[in-house]
Amino acid sequence: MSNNVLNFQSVRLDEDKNVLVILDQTVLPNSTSYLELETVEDVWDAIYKLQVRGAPAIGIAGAYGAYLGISKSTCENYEDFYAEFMKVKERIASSRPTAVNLFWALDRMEACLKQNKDKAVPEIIKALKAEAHFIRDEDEKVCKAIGEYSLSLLKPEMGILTHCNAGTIATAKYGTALAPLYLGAEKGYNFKVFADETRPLLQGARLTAWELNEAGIDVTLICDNMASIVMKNGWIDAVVVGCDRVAYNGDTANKIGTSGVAILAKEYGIPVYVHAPLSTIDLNTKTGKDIHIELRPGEEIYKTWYEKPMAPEGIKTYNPAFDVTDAKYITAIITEKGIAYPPYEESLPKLFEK
Ligand SMILES: CSC[C@H]1O[C@H](OP(=O)(O)O)[C@H](O)[C@@H]1O
Repeated sequence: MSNNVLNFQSVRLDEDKNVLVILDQTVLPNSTSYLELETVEDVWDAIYKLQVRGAPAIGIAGAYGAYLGISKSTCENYEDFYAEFMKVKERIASSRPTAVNLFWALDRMEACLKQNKDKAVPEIIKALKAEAHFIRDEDEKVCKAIGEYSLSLLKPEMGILTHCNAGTIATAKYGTALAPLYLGAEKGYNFKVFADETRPLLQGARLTAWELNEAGIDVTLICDNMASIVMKNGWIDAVVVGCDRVAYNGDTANKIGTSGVAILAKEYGIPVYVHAPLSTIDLNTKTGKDIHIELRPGEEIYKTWYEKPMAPEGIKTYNPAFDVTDAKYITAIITEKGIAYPPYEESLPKLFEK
């Protein structure tokens, strides 16, 4: 395995320029280019356009964006500074609604601000930058731990199906669902991975197939409607996916199409493993019915990737970015604190007590 793909940093703060540098995920795999984000609006746009994407990476970008938004503040008292911060937080929080990591990270930044309320504003700004760095560095450790727990469930020659991209570029490093594949490859495991292309934005084709190919991991790209045949052929031993929000009862929002893959896997007796940092588990959301599913422009379905529209101009569309996989279709939820099994209402809260 060549680990150069693990060296791609999807989000990092350039402290000299005081800008957020992101790997532009909308131009992969055809080019590797980086964008420098200076303002809150730059960060908002980059998250909305999925130039930076993936629940953990969105959270990290949100944290750094909140820092950038107040880093040049001229406020001289806490009350004014807090009010300025809250405007920045509210704006960044409006970029995408489903991945709970964005709100989790912004809440962490607000908590940091409050913990430092007795300091002078310049000192509070320094504390906020440090908190954003901590969130990023913590995510790398979290993803590696998820990979190690997940690898304990997999065997060296397994056939694996994955959907969307929960890879290293969707996080600080390693990814969530792809973390066991990278750690396994380092140990000489010979996984045979089938990557769903994941319409309409093709995160599977453009990002997962690119990541695994770069890493020298055996990957086969398939259309989303081929998941059943590869399972029926007996080529799949496990499904590994990421998540954007896990509810208290284990219902999980992930990229559109995940619930169909999970239902198919149940039919073929194949385990489905959701890979979830605790930062993506939202115990305040009771069930999947309570998860806000982002709706995106219909042009992504029939225009984005084509020279000419592939449907009548102005055709009615429905383009949910995520769907919810009911807990009954999820074999286990793998976190950095361990593996949760049903009933998730009991097992998930225990992980937060560790
Ligand atoms: C570890 S990434 C988790 C999750 O985020 C992706 O959504 P998007 O590409 O819209 O940001 C996808 O659902 C991944 O599974």
